[in-house]
Amino acid sequence: MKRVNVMNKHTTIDKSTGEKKCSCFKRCGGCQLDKVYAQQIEWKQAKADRMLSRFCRPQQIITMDDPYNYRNKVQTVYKVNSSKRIVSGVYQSSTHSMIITDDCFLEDIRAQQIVATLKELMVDFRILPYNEESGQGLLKHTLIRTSQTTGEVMLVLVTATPIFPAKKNFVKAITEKHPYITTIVQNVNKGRVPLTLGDRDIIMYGKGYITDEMCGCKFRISPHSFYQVNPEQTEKLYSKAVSCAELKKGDKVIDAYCGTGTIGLIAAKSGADVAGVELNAEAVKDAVSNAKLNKLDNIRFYNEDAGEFMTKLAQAGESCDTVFLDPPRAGTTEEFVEALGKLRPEKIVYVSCKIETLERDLKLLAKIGYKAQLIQPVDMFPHTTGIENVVLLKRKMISLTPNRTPDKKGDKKIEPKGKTSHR
Ligand SMILES: C[S@@+](CC[C@H](N)C(=O)[O-])C[C@H]1O[C@@H](n2cnc3c(N)ncnc32)[C@H](O)[C@@H]1O
Repeated sequence: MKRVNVMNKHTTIDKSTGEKKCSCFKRCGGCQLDKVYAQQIEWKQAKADRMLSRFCRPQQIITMDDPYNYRNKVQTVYKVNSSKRIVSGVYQSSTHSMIITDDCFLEDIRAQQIVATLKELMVDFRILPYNEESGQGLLKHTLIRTSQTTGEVMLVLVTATPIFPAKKNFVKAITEKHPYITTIVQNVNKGRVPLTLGDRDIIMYGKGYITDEMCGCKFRISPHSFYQVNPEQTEKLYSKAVSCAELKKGDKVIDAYCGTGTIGLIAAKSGADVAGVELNAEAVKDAVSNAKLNKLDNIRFYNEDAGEFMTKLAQAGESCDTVFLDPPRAGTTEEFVEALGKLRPEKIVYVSCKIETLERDLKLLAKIGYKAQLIQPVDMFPHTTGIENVVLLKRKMISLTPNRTPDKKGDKKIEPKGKTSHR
């Protein structure tokens, strides 16, 4: 292996528009929109309007001021090239084929600086990138997570075996060069699937996690936790989600698909009584620590399937005022919606990262009597086709006897007809 660090630059500035252009576009698959940012926004707004207007007219999409280098989670793969130099890059979408690049314009700059140093240190410490075909080599990939608010940075070295040569000296060398690295974790992944993490973490330096601050709360992020990748836009998204619910002290709230508890913790700050439910046990551990970190004792977490959890609540005759749900791209399930129909919360706030599944689920929610009152698209992933949406839905009031006094708060009132929403 040669020690020369050759930088593979692919980002240029388009002279006619002044915006960044990447020569890896199409080959890489990380970006899908090769247009100037204003045109990307037009394209996304038109898609949101086309797909969601029948439920409620979407608001103007919330854009980013500087739509570059926003990714706080950077995964990098390495190999030895034909000139015996270590090169780094990303896997082409859905393949094991590597695109060599050092300056992806979506990634955090500090992460790119660390990767450049890592390639030099791999030569000095004789660490070979793992070769999938031969099964030889140590380093499978690196995962770097950064916080813009606290400045903390975590480096995760994903290795094929637990042995790491000259560990202490390696840590010393990389932290001297990048003092902003606050923790280093070795993750041992013996499996063959690339870009996944194994079960075993060995803390080499620091606490083994980083802390980020958002919407006035602190969040602990471990190597395995889900955390939104665009912090600037996440702050806008979650602020909108929680503020549109207009929570009151003592409201009973469910945060379904809660991850590390982000939305639920922001909701708990308003005094609501929150239950978070999440399938990933590691994320639940982080959520519990996050509640302690924020000194909130009006929130608890359940490590369960969200649909099963809701069904059990409905069967036990429980009730709640507001349900937040932020499911994965596949959207929610019929079981979840059926349980919602029985729990009958007054408000539902749906945070969606895939507009196609959101459209499908809004139809299901309409069938059980929920009408969208507000749809707020947010551009969480500039240069990709993804559109995040916050949707506030309210239960339609059912009138059995027109002049009857409502039995309980907000129940059985006449719903005004012919209402339209405006942007
Ligand atoms: C889009 S993320 C939202 C996470 C959270 N709101 C946050 O920002 O950290 C979706 C979450 O749903 C979880 N999940 C996936 N399937 C689930 C299920 N069936 N029941 C509960 N949680 C699930 C995932 O582990 C992931 O944490």
